[in-house]
Amino acid sequence: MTSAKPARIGIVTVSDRASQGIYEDKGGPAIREELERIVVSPWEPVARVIPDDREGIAATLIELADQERCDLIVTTGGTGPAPRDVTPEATEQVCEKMMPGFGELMRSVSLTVVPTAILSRQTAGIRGSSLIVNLPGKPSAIHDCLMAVFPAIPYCLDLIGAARIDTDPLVCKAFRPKS
Ligand SMILES: Nc1ncnc2c1ncn2[C@@H]1O[C@H](COP(=O)(O)OP(=O)(O)OP(=O)(O)O)[C@@H](O)[C@H]1O
Ligand SMILES: Nc1nc2c(c(=O)[nH]1)N[C@H]1C(S)=C(S)[C@@H](COP(=O)(O)O)O[C@H]1N2
Repeated sequence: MTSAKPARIGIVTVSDRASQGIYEDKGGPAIREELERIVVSPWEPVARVIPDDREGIAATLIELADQERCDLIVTTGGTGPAPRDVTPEATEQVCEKMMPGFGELMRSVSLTVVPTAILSRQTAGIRGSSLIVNLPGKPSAIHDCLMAVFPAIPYCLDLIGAARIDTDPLVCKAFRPKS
């Protein structure tokens, strides 16, 4: 029996200060830890820490989708209303198809935690066979948001021709409708 190729998951921290070393990046490692808890099938991370620059973010997303062949790309940071918060614009710029339900659900779940959740413009979209999902910059937002949307991610990856991923049902029960 041949074993399936491991899924590749891009982890992109978008932060002016983390990218300059002014503070330690806590967002990328938090995403990796969360994925290690949720995903039980083989996968490998492809991590980047970059500044809040629209063209740079777009170039990184394109590189991770097209060259690094990431099946899933999770970003953290740059989703708010400040002038340099442009991650959703860069995501939209590189995606062929937007998946607005992800942002709607993550905001709704985050609103039960913090009233400023509505300030996040986080979204998701498809480029080729990669799903890109934005999370807010606050490291504590990562658990709330990933747990909310992850049950739908494996089936979304199936539908776009990305690698199959399986989750630990005790942590996060993936839902695949019977065909
Ligand atoms: N990658 C990160 N690692 C650790 N803490 C972070 C990170 N990103 C954000 N934070 C924390 O969350 C707060 C809000 O995040 P936000 O993305 O709005 O940062 P920011 O003010 O735009 O600054 P920067 O882009 O330089 O991180 C930050 O002020 C910081 O305390
Ligand atoms: N779950 C969760 N969502 C959250 C937050 C949070 O602390 N937890 N912070 C909010 C705040 S204060 C802002 S400004 C926006 C955008 O954050 P970003 O620019 O760091 O992406 O995310 C919002 N969503």
